[in-house]
Parts: sequence; C-alpha cells; structure tokens
Amino acid sequence: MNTLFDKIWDSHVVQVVEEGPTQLYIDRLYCHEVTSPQAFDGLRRRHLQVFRPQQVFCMPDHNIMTHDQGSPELDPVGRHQVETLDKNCAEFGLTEFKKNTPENGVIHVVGPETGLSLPGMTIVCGDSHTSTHGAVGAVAFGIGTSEVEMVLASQCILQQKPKSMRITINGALQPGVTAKDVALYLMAQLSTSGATGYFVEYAGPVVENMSMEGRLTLCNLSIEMGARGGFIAPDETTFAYLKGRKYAPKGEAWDKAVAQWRQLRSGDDAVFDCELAFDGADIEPRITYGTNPGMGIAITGSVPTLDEVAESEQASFLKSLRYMGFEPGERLLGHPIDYVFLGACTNGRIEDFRAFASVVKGHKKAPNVVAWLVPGSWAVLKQIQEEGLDKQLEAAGFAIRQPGCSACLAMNDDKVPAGKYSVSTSNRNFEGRQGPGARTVLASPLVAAAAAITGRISDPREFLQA
Ligand SMILES: CC(C)[C@H](C(=O)O)[C@@H](O)C(=O)O
Ligand code: SF4
Repeated sequence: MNTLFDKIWDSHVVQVVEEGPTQLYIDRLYCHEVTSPQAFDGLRRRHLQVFRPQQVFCMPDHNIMTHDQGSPELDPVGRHQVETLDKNCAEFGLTEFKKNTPENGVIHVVGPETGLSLPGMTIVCGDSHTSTHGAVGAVAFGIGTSEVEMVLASQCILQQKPKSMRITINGALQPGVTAKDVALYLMAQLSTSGATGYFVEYAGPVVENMSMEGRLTLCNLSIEMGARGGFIAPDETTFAYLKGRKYAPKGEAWDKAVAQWRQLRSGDDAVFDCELAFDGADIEPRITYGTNPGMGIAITGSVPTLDEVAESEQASFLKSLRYMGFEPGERLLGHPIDYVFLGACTNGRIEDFRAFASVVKGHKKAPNVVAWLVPGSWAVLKQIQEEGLDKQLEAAGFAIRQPGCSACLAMNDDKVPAGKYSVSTSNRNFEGRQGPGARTVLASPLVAAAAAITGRISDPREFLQA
C-alpha cells in the first residue's frame, strides 16, 4: 500500500466491478501497424468512432524497411500493414507519424522523446514492450488487439490490478556495465517468469544515477521477466529529459506539472507484495547463451554445465544449446560471430550510439561482420548526425540505416541467415527471432561494438578509453 503504482492506478480508476476487473482510464494509446488492423475493423463493424482521438498516436515501425523508405515495402504483407495503418488513421482522424517523416520511429523510442509519455500517465499499446514508457514514471503496459479496440472506443480498459514488486539496486555500476547488463542480470536472477503477475518499481542508487536512456532500457526489459510492466519514480533526471520536448507542457503549465510530478513517489511506509535487492557491484557486462533472455551469463563466465541446471529444465536447456551451437560449460569469450545489430526499442537511443562509437574509436569494423546500426527514430538519427557519430562510424567501416524495428524481429528485410551468430542489442533471443535459424546473443551496445570490431564475442572493458 501507498506505493507509487497504487497512486497512479487509483487516480485512474473509473469503477471497480465487484469481484471483477477494474475499469481504468487511459491517458495515451499508441498504435502500430501489426496489432491494430483488427481493432479498427472491429470499430467499423460496430459503427463506432474513436472516443478521444487526441489521445491516440499511431506510427508504423515493425514492417518498415531500414533503407529506401520513400519506396513501398518489398514484402507484400508488410506493405499491406503499413498502408492499412495509413488508411485507418485517415478514416478515424488519428495523428499518425508516417514512415520516412521526422517524428517516426519505434513507438517506444518516439513516445518518451517527443514528450508524449509523461509522469503519472496510464499508457497502453498493442505491444509487450510498452513497459519502456514506465521509465518516465508512467504506468505503461502492453495490451492485446481486442483491448486496443476497447481503448479506441472508450479510452478505458478492463484490468485486474497486478501485485507490486520493488527491485532495489544498491551501490554503483562498474565501468563498462550498462543498464542493459542490469536488465540481463535481473532476468538471469529472476528467470523469465520471476516477476509474473507483478508491476515492478525499480529503485535504489544505481537506478537514481541512471540516465533517462538507461532507465528506458531497463524498463523495456521488464516484460522479459514476466512483469506486467516496470517503472521508475520521476525525478530531476526525468524532468530535465522531458523539458522542452514537443508534447510536454510548456511555461506555467510545465511548472505546475513538475510540482505535481514531484509528489509521484512511493511513501516511506509503502508496502510491496514482494521486495528484492541487488548490489550493482556484482554485475558484469553480460551476454545470453540460450533462447530466452533469462539464459544469460557474465561475459567472462561459462555456459552452465548440465548438473547446474534443474532436472526439469535440462531437456529445454539442451535443446536451446543445440539451436545455438554451444556446449554446456563452454566459455563464449572469443567465439566468432557474423552479425551485429545495434538498435531496437531496447538500445536504439542516442546514448547507445555514443556508447557503441566510444568502443569503436580507433578501430575498424571486422571485415567478416555484417553490422546493422539502426537508430530507434529519425530524431535519434538527426542527433547522431549533429554529433558527427555517423562520420566517425562510417570512417570505421560502418553504415547507419534508417529507423525502424529492423533486425529485432524478422518482420522486414533485415534478417540474419540461418546458423549465423548475431550479437544483438535487442531484447529477445527466441528461436527464429532474427530470422529462421538465426542465433542471437543479447548484449549491451558496448559488447556489440567490441564484437563488431573483433568479429568475436569480446569484453568491451578492453576497449574502454581512459
Ligand atoms: C509485434 C508485437 C506484437 C510484438 C510485441 O508485442 O512485443 C513485437 O513488438 C515484439 O517485440 O515481439
Ligand atoms: S524494436 Fe523490437 S521489441 Fe521493440 S517494438 Fe520493435 S519489434 Fe518489438
């Protein structure tokens, strides 16, 4: 009780159905092209309008190509979904950030960076990684397509209130350890179902000292621990990040909003259904070795041996290793790789490009590596160019692509071929996620950069500039 989650949730309750779900008011609905078509079809079938069109923002991101965005998608299914979103937005009078325009990008990158996602809000989208927006101090979670229809029609949703969990990360992170490593560490500790049924508040000195980009990465991966969502109480870092953003309040309205947002924290006497604490000093740069994001190790570590795995999980563990082409007990440092992907709503922000470039500095891309460097949005791309990171990376043999979900999931042209190893800054390493038969090793932008210049799984700490 008296948690920040309770405060935001309770202030959005329209009514509680006796022994049933809560009707919750939604401040923002985001829609992309993959999970919205049937929702719009449903509205048409029922002759309904969108109830609060000014609170709905749409953009294509999954299917769009990361090259030649002026042309239609080469893949007919993708092209159809992108065109259908355009038509639906026009028909229902919704704001759309169309592909190949300055406000487009991956929704979970665009929402916070435009100031559409603000502290204290309830935010939903037909996409599991909606948890990302929790980094600004919002209650944000993914919903299904029938729920998208419900929110379009009523700006409300029916939900069971989740349980609350607080994860405190004490101490400080060592050099070369990023928010991504924190998330991969938490997933390995909790497993991919460890937070099922909970909404997580991240707290403690490590989180307080994290940049907004880092917080967005951490909250992004909440869903991969099974959590309904994850969020961080807004503070000066949040306010500094949001100030002046296009859709954030301005002038007097800004001052008033910040005064209100300062109240958004869990009480000192807050009681959580579950409390966990970790020490930031225990976290090393990490990689995954298996086919779910919880199957991870420190980069200097080894794949578990069979006797380290619970008997009930041994069969799936071995299946996973067979897919990945790794052996139990194997050290992965030095293992050759073929592809590197920097991007996604996990690590497609400016700080991620700065981190990647900092490792690359003074080196060249390994000739055998195919590297896809994909900004999460056009705004990120613009900043990359303004900072000259594009020139720096191009001189080292890299090319920057146009924004989109890209190789995060094989729904567009950027697919990793079967059997090839990809070090990827995205959030999922499931079988076939980056292409049929593709082998994904999840990691931070620093680890991805070290792999890109050596052609192997490498410890980025060896390349950190003093
Ligand atoms: C396509 C969409 C439904 C999906 C999600 O919900 O997460 C995708 O974004 C993903 O990352 O797997
Ligand atoms: S970047 Fe990846 S994880 Fe994020 S929304 Fe797109 S497909 Fe999903």
